[in-house]
Amino acid sequence: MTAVAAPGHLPLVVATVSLARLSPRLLIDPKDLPTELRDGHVVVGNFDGVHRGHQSVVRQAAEPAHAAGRPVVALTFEPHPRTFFQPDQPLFRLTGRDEKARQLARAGVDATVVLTFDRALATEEAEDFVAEVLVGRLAAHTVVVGWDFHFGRGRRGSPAFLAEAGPRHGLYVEVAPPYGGGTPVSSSAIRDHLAAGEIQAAGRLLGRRWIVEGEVVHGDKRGRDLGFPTANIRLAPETRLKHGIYAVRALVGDRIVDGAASYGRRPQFDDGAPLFETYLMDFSGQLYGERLRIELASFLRPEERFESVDALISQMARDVDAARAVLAAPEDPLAPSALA
Ligand SMILES: Cc1cc2nc3c(=O)[nH]c(=O)nc-3n(C[C@H](O)[C@H](O)[C@H](O)COP(=O)(O)O)c2cc1C
Ligand SMILES: Nc1ncnc2c1ncn2[C@@H]1O[C@H](COP(=O)(O)OP(=O)(O)O)[C@@H](O)[C@H]1O
Repeated sequence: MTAVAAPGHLPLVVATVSLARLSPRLLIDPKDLPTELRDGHVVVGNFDGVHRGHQSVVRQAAEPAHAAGRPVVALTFEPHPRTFFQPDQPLFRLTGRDEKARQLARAGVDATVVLTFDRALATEEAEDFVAEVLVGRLAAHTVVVGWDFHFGRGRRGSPAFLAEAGPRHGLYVEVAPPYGGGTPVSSSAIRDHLAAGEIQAAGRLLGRRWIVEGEVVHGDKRGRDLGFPTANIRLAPETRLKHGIYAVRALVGDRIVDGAASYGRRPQFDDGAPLFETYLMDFSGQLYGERLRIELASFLRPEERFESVDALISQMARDVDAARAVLAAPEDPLAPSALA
């Protein structure tokens, strides 16, 4: 993270997320924007998942912006406002902050601005948000929101409010219509698909395969004895991914490696805390401490307790074959790889 002093202003914190390939520009709580991001088209939303509905909002902003030579900036909030308002209700996030910024960049934004969602922001009047944030800090030319996005104290900043208030502040406003026909694509529908192990259905709504991310941690060192070492990642406890075995693809450094993964509590051994464990095919190397991004291609089977460890090992070999076959098949064109 670097602090850039803009003349006459507080330092602007610019975090460049370390990524294998995509390096989205991410600005956290900036006081204002660097010149090249001002006078842009700003898309505002929570964007959890950056699904096809979100992508269509970004497109609606990006096409005219880039045609006019203006930047596209996504404005989003962390933590998710729902977590701020309902801290006791776990929220299964589809994308963490950094993955959200990466996927927004893939969808066409030039930079993502993250504002910390705290009491001050939650209680700010919608009118003040327009004046202070959209006009003041972001110097927006145009603001684009989805049809159902609300902001400001008491959620009074509806799309209709913005369409009325924006021009009074010198802003053009566009409201993107629902995407996805009769049932608009929604983050909650995607969460439900993942909870049911319906990986391809989730991928079709996301417009890409769902990706998990995390640092490789130590496990019980049992995998190597089974003949299948697994790189273990702890997912957020709110994650509602169905427990079971998956065909996956991982980004390891700058290589894409096929794998078979298990998400669950290892009923064969310890029924411990859920872990996402990936056996990488035709790979050897030390991965502890590395950050992996892993996309899920298909659910293979539920996790089980077998009559013997040998029976589990035979099944794992069959799982790896099944994963190879799934990954060799042509990709679903509606849910392509988004790792690179
Ligand atoms: C393809 C695959 C299938 C697995 N299937 C099961 C299973 O059915 N039941 C189970 O208890 N654990 C299953 N596991 C998890 C293994 O038990 C776990 O990876 C092993 O205990 C190694 O743990 P460690 O990483 O802590 O050493 C599976 C793992 C993989 C990679
Ligand atoms: N093909 C592979 N797939 C996954 N991890 C591998 C592979 N080859 C080597 N490793 C390394 O081995 C570790 C996993 O070995 P394992 O015995 O399962 O230990 P742990 O219980 O700590 O996960 C991984 O974290 C990684 O550093």
